Amino acid sequence: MPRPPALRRFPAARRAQPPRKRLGRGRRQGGPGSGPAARKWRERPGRDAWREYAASFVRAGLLQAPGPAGGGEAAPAARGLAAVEATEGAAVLLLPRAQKLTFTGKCRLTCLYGAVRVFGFTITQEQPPYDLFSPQTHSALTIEAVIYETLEKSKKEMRISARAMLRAHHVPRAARIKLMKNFAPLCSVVLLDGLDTSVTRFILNHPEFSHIFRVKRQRGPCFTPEDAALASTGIGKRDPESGLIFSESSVSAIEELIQACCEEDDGCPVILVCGPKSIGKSTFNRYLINLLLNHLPCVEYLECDLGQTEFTPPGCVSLINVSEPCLGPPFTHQRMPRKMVYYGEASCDQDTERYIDTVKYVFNSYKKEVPLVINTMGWVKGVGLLLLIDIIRLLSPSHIVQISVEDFKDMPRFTPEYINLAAGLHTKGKLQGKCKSMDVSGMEDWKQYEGESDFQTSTTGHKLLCVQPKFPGAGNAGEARVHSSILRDVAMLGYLGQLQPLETKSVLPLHSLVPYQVPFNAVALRVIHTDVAPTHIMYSVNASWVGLCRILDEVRCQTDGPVLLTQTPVCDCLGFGIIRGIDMERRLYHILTPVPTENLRLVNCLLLGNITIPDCVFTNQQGTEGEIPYVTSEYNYDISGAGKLKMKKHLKRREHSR
Ligand SMILES: Nc1ncnc2c1ncn2[C@@H]1O[C@H](COP(=O)(O)OP(=O)(O)OP(=O)(O)O)[C@@H](O)[C@H]1O
Repeated sequence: MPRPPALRRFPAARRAQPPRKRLGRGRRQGGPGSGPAARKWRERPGRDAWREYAASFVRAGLLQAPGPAGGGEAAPAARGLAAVEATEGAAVLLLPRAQKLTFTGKCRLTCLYGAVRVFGFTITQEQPPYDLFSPQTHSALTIEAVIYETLEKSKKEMRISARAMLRAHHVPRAARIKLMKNFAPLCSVVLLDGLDTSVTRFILNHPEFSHIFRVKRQRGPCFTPEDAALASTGIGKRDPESGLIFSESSVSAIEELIQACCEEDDGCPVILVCGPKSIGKSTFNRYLINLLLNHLPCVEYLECDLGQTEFTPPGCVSLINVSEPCLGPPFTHQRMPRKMVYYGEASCDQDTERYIDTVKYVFNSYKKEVPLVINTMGWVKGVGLLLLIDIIRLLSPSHIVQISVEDFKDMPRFTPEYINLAAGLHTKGKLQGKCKSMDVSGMEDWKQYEGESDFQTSTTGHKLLCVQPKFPGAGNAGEARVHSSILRDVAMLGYLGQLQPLETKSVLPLHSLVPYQVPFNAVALRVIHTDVAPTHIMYSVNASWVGLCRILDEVRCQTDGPVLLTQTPVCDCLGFGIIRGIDMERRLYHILTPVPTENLRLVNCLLLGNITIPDCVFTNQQGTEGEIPYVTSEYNYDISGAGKLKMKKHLKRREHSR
C-alpha cells in the first residue's frame, strides 16, 4: 500500500484550518416576506389577506401565465432587460418589473436596486451578495424582478438612488448611462460577478465534470451585447422553459405551507414530501425552504432519502438547521448537519429495520421549535410503499405533500384515513386484524413496533396536499438529465472539495494533501454492508470512503488493533473521510478528511458502507508517474473484490431535448 508523504497525528494533533469563507449572512432583511408589506399583511386578520398576499406570488411570476414575461397580471414592461459589462468579469443587469433571466453557469449576485427572486428566495438591496449555481445537471435558475416597496418615492428620486448605487459599485460612466436609459419605476438592478469557489474549482478539475457550468457559446447576429456582458461573468441566457415550471397544484400547496409556517399560533408544521423518483421532491423542498427563509430565520430539514441527499454525501440520514438559501444543487451546498447517521447504502432495501431505527434516532433531535421539512425516498412501490407508511406513522407530519403525475397508480392517496388503516412494513393499520381484506401477507416475521413506547404511531390527522407536477419528464427517471449515481459522485466531490485550501487558486490533487494518522486501536471498525473475514478487513478498508463516527461505548483494545465491531451501531456521524493508505507496521490508518480537528477528537469508530469513492478520484490522480495508485490495467479479476472501473464519459443518460 503506498505511503503518503508527511503524516500528522489524529485525533490529538492539530491541523491548521484556513479561515472558512463565511457563507452565513445572518437574519433576512427586506423582501416581500419580511418587509413592511409582509408585516402589514400579517397584521391583517383573515384568510382574504393571505389570498391577497398569495396573489403577489402569481404577479411575481411564480405561476406560469401566458405572455412573454410569464408574469401573470403584471404586464411586461415596455423595455426589456439590459445587461452591460461593468468591470472585468462583472456585469450589471437591469430587469424591468416582472422580467426574468433564466441562465446556465454560476455567478455572485448583489442586488443594487429593487429586489429580485432566485429559486424562491428574495434578495433585496440591503442583503449581502449570494452565490448562484445553475449547472446543466438541473433545471436552470431564474433571476426575476419582484415587486417591492418604493416608500412613495417619485420617479426622479428612484433614478437618483439607482444611479447612486451604480456609482457606489464602480460601474463605469458609459455603462451607467446605457443602463439608466432602460430605467423604469419598479425595475430591479443587480450586479453579477464571476464566481470561482474552491469547491467548484475542485469539481471542474475532473474531466468528467469540467463542463457542468459551461455556457453554450452563441455566434452570429443572435449574440447580442447583452449576451456578451453576461458571458463575461460566466453565465449564458437560456429559454424560460429550462427554468422551474410550477403547476397550479404546486403553487397552492406552497401557499398553504407558507401560511401554516408563518402563522405563529399554528405550532410548528412538520411537512413530509413524498413521491416517486425524479418527480421533483428535492426541487420542491429547496424552493419551499427558500420561500420560508424570506419569512423565518431558519427551518429544519430531515433527510430520509439515502440516495439523493441534499446537504451531505449519500448514504446518510440527517437533520440540519437551514438558515441560508439553497441557490444551487446539493453538490454546491454540502454542510455539516446537526445530527447525522451514516447508514452506508444508497438504498435501505437490505435492512429496513436499521433504516427505521436510524430515522428514529435522528428525528429524536428535532425539538419542534421551527418548521421541519422532510424529504423521503422515491421508492414508493411494493415494500417501499409499506416502508413509507411506517415513516409517516413514525414522524407524524402535520402536512403531507404527495407529488405524483395524474396517472400514477402505485401510490394511493395518503389521506389521514388511509394512513390510519393501512398496513406498513413494520406497523399495523388501526383496523388490521379486524379487516380481513387488508393485505398483511408476509408480515408474520416482522417485528411489530406498534405499542413500543418510542415508536410514535399515533396519527393525529394531517393535511394532505396533492401536487401534480407539469414540468417535462416529471416522474420519468429514465429521462433525467443525469443518472442518480452521477449526482451522488458529484455530491461526494462537492464534499471532498472542502479539503481544498481557500487561499490558493490552483487545485491541489487529493494525493498531495496531508492525511491524519490514526492508530488502529483508537477507533473501532465496522464494514456495514457485507461480511468480511477479519483477515481480509484491511484489504476492504484501504482506499475506501468511511463515516467518521462516535459510539458511546469506550473503544478498548488489548492488542494493537484493529478493533472490529460485531454489529452495526446506530450512532452519530461527524463527517467522512478517505482511508488514503494503511501503515501495517506502525498500525496506523491514514485518513483524508475535511472534518475540523475539534470534531475529529470525538471520532472513535469508522464505518465502511457500500458508498464508494467516485471512480474519477482514482483515475484523475494528476502528476503521478507510471501506474496510477489503486488503478491498474493488469489485474486478475478472479480475485474476490476486484472490479472494473466504469468510465462514464457523458453526464447525459440519453439525448435530451433541452
Ligand atoms: N418544478 C420543476 N420545474 C422544472 N424542472 C424540475 C422541477 N422540479 C424538478 N425538476 C427537475 O427534474 C429533475 C428531478 O428533480 P428532483 O431531483 O427534484 O426530483 P426528486 O423527486 O427529488 O428525485 P429523486 O427521487 O431522484 O430524489 C431535476 O433535473 C430537476 O431540476
